[in-house]
Amino acid sequence: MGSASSSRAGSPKAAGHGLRQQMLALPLANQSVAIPTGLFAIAALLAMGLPLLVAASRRRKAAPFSHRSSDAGGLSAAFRIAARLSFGRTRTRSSLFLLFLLFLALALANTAAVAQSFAQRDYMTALSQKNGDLFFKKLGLAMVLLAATMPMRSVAEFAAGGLTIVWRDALTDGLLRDYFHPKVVYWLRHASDVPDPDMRIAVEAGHFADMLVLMIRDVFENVLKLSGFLGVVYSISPLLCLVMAGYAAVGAIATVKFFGAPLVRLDRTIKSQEASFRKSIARCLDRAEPLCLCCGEPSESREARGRYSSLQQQQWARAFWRTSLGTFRECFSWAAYLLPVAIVAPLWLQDKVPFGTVPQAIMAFQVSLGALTVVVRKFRSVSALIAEGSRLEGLVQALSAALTRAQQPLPAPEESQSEAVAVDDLSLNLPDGSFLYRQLSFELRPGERLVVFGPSGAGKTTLIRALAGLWAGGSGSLRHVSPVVFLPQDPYMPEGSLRRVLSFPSEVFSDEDILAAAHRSCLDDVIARYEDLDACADWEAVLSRGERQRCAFCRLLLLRPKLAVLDEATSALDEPTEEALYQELQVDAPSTAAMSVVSITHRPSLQRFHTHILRLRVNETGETTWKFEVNDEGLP
Ligand SMILES: Nc1ncnc2c1ncn2[C@@H]1O[C@H](COP(=O)(O)OP(=O)(O)OP(=O)(O)O)[C@@H](O)[C@H]1O
Repeated sequence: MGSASSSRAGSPKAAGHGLRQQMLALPLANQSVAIPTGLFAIAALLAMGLPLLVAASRRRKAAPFSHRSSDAGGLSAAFRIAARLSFGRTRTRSSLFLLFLLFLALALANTAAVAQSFAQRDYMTALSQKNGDLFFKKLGLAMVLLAATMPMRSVAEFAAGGLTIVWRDALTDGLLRDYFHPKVVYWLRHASDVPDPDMRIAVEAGHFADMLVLMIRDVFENVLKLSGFLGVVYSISPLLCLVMAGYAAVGAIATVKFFGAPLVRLDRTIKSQEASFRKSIARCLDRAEPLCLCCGEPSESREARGRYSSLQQQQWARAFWRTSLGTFRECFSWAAYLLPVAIVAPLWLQDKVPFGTVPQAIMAFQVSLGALTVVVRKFRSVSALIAEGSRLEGLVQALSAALTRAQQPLPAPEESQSEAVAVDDLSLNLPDGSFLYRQLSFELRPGERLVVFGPSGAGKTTLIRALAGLWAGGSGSLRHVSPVVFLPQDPYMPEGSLRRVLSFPSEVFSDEDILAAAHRSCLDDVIARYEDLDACADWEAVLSRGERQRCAFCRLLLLRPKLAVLDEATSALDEPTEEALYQELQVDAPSTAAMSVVSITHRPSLQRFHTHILRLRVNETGETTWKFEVNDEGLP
């Protein structure tokens, strides 16, 4: 029962094992306290010295291990993320309630554990005095106290589980809100060094919440244990209390100083290398067809293996540091077996304390030391928590930078009431600062249609990006009417039903409208093949590029914007189909008659569908020049 009661308060095996060890060690302590203490010190020094020396030398050799500033950043990053999820606007109440419940349940359970330690002292003393009545009475009390802790433990378990869900929810909610803010994913993809936001949002946010709750629970529990048992240790022997505090401080400082920086750094590196390895595999699956057609598997396999082998090196380094930390921890825990008996047994031998005080001191010492050295025991979790916290904070910062760019593009397109498109003195820069083109100016009135011609790399798509607010470098002004629909060459295919694919992103159209627009977009063959609009498939994989382009065109006809911007949006279609679609944009559909159009194409046959032409040319210096003209031969 004694060992069982210890297990409630501290490590179950350690407590029971330690108690038995102490009982065996008593005669030795009786003879001389100095011998076992000295032996322990020598053994500990030998066992700890080797790994620590190697650790220190590795630390000197490998410069990247000294990451003081980034570790501090990591810890503060973890704190910032923790604060963000615990005190999010919507979940503060439930967080506080569950935290309170957790604390209360642990407090009651630990109070029962302290009371139980006194019952244990009494029944051990009764046992040594062969007082059967008292022994069974105190044993019964210990059992009742033990039973009382069980429901408290269950409540604590529930509160911790609930807290994990609530905090993960808060974190995921905030991240998703920023992630799906208009245009943010574009900047996250093009202007951030976060390669795996999906992984961080879908998996690591959950891990982080889980580990944080475990950590908080540990801290609560250890604070409570300490407040309960420190007094017990002090009441038995102030010297024992002093020795324990000094010993715990040495352990904590040694752990953080020697193992902290490298372990946190390695955890972080491994996380990001795992993401990069995963990406090299996932990318091949995403781009399976072009990869197989160019027989690129062996080359991509080498790339993936290369990434895996760097990951493996880091894992070996971490295994080394974890082994060193484990050895240190093991040596450190020996003291919990030896020190209390070395100090308290002489008191019993001198009849200064009853016999039951000896096992009580051992248990209280073990529990208090365990609480004081929570940092030493849980350092692996602490370092993983810091690593994940700093990765999440990296994502939060990248999202916030992407949000800023999305909200303040350069130049910023404005809404126009009178012109369909008005470009005035527009100069666009590439990221290296060089000019793509300068002082571009033109104007389109409602209903006018512009075609942009120019060689590859002249900046046609960049002009569209600037119109869409997806460019960050330039000057001048850009205005266009609203609503506007942009159709890229490779349109976005959402998951889900054919209905969703044909009307994305809107969800308001009736099936009749969708079928009519599909017919006008030359999609009768696709509709006939899938029979009804509820059909689901991996559209990216089962539709040809031309079919996907026609699906996007169907969305355009449904949405009927005032301005349509087509960037080689029909490039995969045969000329008759392409011309049929362009016809739909102007004459045959009364509802879209006033639609203005900006098209980019390499096909001169489309020129006749446009009223204006913008010709781009690249000069000898690599800069693009432009000419805007009226197309006299265009259809009215
Ligand atoms: N994010 C970027 N970073 C660096 N350079 C870029 C970026 N985006 C575009 N460029 C460069 O800007 C130039 C114009 O690109 P753009 O895509 O506008 O050409 P394009 O005229 O549409 O070509 P194509 O007809 O081949 O599609 C190219 O030289 C391209 O390499």
